[in-house]
Amino acid sequence: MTRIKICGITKVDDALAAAEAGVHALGFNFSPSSPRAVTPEKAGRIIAELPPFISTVGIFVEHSPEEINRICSLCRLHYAQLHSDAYTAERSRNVRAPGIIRVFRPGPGFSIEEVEEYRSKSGISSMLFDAYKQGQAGGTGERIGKRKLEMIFSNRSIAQRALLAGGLTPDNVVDAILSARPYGVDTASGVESSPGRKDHEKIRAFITAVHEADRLQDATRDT
Ligand SMILES: O=C(O)c1ccccc1N[C@@H]1O[C@H](COP(=O)(O)O)[C@@H](O)[C@H]1O
Repeated sequence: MTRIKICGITKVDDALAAAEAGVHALGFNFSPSSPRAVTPEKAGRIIAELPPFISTVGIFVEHSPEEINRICSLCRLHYAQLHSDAYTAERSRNVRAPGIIRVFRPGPGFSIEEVEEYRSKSGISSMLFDAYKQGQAGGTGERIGKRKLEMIFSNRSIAQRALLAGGLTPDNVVDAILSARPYGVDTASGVESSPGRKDHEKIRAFITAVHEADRLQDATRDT
C-alpha cells in the first residue's frame, strides 16, 4: 500500500476532507515564506480536530533544532520534515521530534552516496525526494526528472522507506508510483485550485488515483 501525505494544510475542513478520503499523513508548513504557511497555534487547533491515526508532519526550512522541538511539542506533531541542506546529519541529531523525515532534492552534484552517508551518520531512515529548483525550498509543482528518479528509486533499500514528491497530481501520480514504487507519495500544489487553496475534489481524485496504482501493482504481482 502506498502511503499518502497531503502537505500545506491551513484549514480544518481541508484536513477533514483529506482524512475522510483516506489520507495517511497531513503536512503543516511553518516556513513563513510559503503560501501554505501556518502558525504553530493554528496548526495545533487543526490537529486537535483530527480523527485518530492520521500522522501529522511539520515542514521546517529555516528553523533551528530548538525551535523545531518547541513547535513539535506545542502542536503534538509526529514528524519533523527537514527541508534544507543546513540540516546536516550532526544537526539533525538535535531534533527531538518523535520522527524525522529528511528531504533531498536532486540538483547539480547530487549523488545517492550522499544520501547513504546521511542515513548512516544520522540514523534517520525516512526520506523524501522532491524536485530541485534553485532559490525555492519546496512546493514548486515541478517533477524530478526521469533519470534522477530512476537513479534514486532503483536503490530499493532507500526507496522502500522513501516518499516521492514534486509536482504530483491526480493525473500523473499513477505513472509516478508504477515507475518509482515509493513507500509513499506527497503533494502540496497538485491538489490546489490556486497557491495555498486546497481543492477537495482534487484531494479525493489524488487519493483515488493512488489506490488505483496500488490495484495495478497488486494485479501485476499476482500474474
Ligand atoms: O509547499 C510549500 O510551499 C513548501 C515550502 C517550503 C518547503 C517545502 C514546501 N512544500 C513541500 O514541497 C514538496 C513538493 O510540493 P509540490 O507538490 O511540488 O507542490 C512537498 O514535499 C511539500 O511538503
